[in-house]
Amino acid sequence: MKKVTAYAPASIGNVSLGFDILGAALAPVDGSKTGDEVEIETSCGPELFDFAVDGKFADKLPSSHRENIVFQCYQRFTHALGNVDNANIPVRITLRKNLPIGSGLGSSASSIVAALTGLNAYFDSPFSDNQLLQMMGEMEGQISGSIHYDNVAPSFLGGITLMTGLDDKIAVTLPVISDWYWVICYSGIKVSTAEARKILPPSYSLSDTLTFGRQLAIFVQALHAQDAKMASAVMHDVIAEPHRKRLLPAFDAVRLKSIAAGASAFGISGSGPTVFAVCESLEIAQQVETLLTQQYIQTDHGFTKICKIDEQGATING
Ligand SMILES: Nc1ncnc2c1ncn2[C@@H]1O[C@H](COP(=O)(O)OP(=O)(O)O)[C@@H](O)[C@H]1O
Ligand SMILES: N[C@@H](CCOP(=O)(O)O)C(=O)O
Repeated sequence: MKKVTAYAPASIGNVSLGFDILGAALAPVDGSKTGDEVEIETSCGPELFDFAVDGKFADKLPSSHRENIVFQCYQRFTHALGNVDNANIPVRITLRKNLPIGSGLGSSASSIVAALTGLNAYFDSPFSDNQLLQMMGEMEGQISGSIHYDNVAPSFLGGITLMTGLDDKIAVTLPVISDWYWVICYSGIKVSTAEARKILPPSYSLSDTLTFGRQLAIFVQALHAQDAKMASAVMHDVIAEPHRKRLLPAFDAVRLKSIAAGASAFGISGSGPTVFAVCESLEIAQQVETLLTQQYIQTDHGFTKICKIDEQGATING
């Protein structure tokens, strides 16, 4: 009997200065798992397709399995295999939902990446990484209302990824500043990515456009030069944060306090409510962790974690 388990890490979309085109995968320093897991095994029950969910946030998922993005990934994958009616593929799929939904940590992307990576491994790798990534982007677009790769690409490939806009090489991986700690804090409330996209303006001023291009170019150069100061100095969001921060109670206050505590940069992770702080030492990261835990978390579901960049991306066991 065949069985594979795929893990796909949580991610920070946008990373403040790269709306929709820059993302970073996360690995908590305490060794805990921040991402979803998908287990695929040969089905021995009466059904040809069997689906189950468990994990901390399983009860927050749509009650109908057909609405679960993992089920939709299975349909998309088998369609791509050319087996439209799924007739010959008896599998049992279990989603372990470890990430909160609507958290800004790439929750849907983590499920999508774990599902498609697991399916590809289970069916002996019929698709290339780039083909899989294209499918992942499509599935993410189905859920959030528009195709964006800034969660699926880092979760799949690992590291900090930049989207190219090219079909034959969707994403490239950038160098990381390995000394940086990334403190993430999920406040515990839900922000729908689709809704948070709808509140953005349809166009931007010339000045914001120039700032966006300059910051992104300098950030990439600074990562290649391993210039941590220059990289963190340009991490300002002129696209989403000015419009989305009103959805996040206490955002401005905790940003000011985190910077005062020594954080080099601070921003919204994806569409929020999770925020992130870049810190140059573990000591600063621990101070920021404490203040965010005390002043940003709003419900029992909230949490804070000190992370490094996950350079591995999605992994397969079994
Ligand atoms: N496996 C899944 N993981 C996360 N969300 C899912 C999943 N399957 C379906 N959904 C639905 O997709 C939407 C995801 O919302 P979204 O705001 O994009 O979350 P996130 O920003 O955390 O990825 C929700 O409506 C959720 O119910
Ligand atoms: N670029 C997207 C990222 C959304 O990330 P999520 O983790 O909130 O799904 C956006 O900003 O809309």
